[in-house]
Amino acid sequence: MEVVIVPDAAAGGEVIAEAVVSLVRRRPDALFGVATGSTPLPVYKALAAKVRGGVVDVSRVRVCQLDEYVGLPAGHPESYRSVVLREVVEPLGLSAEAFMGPDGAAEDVQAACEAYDAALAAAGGVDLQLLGIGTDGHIGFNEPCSSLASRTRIKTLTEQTRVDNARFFGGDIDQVPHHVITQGIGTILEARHVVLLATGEGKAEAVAQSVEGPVAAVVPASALQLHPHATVVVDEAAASKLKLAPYFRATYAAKPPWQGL
Ligand SMILES: N[C@@H]1[C@@H](O)[C@H](O)[C@@H](COP(=O)(O)O)O[C@@H]1O
Repeated sequence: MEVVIVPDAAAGGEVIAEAVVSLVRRRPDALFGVATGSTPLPVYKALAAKVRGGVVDVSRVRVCQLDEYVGLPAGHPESYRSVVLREVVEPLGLSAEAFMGPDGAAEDVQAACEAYDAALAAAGGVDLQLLGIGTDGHIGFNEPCSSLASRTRIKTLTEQTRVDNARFFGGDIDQVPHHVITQGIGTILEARHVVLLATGEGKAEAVAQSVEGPVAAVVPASALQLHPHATVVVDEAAASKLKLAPYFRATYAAKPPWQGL
């Protein structure tokens, strides 16, 4: 696992956008797994600026969703489908056909989950999966004690996650669904490169436990320790509880630029 400590969220966005650019240059039709929440927004902003500036051609890139609320009406502005279309697909100038996600409004949720795992595999697998992290260490919507081998499935949100996400629903926790579909931890670990971005002091404890604690289902992001190519990008605040921060800084400073993330 590589830990990259950057000065702030914008720098994190830039570093990861560079990694996406380098991926797309190698593989123009890359499947880019995107996350929601506020943390990844600087990545999408930096990437969209590069696309507008002609730095990279993303016209063949495909985008896939990490997770979704269950039961929000189609087109709800806070469904993750709407968010990804608004924050990623449109700014990058991609068509809706380039985008895939689980169907949170399906009658048969279990069948929708299985269909999504099958669709990801049929698409050749995810090349780079971007992740945020919940204050309780969740990735996607894999709450604590999710199986480290889990596949895409329905989950129940913890009270803490519903409180954290209420800000997207006008601060009204009653509007936050209880149920979600999320790529499983096993599904996420199948991506060829997993990049987790965490910013702000509120994520420092979850980051420290995920990076330096034991691999444990109670801290879902600790599963990234099992991945052969996992990168954790943190700003100074989110890095503040990492005991090995000096080592991570020295390693990154000594890294040859051609190596990328
Ligand atoms: N399902 C999403 C996660 O993918 C995201 O990482 C988390 C943190 O969000 P934020 O980045 O806004 O703190 O929120 C939600 O729970």
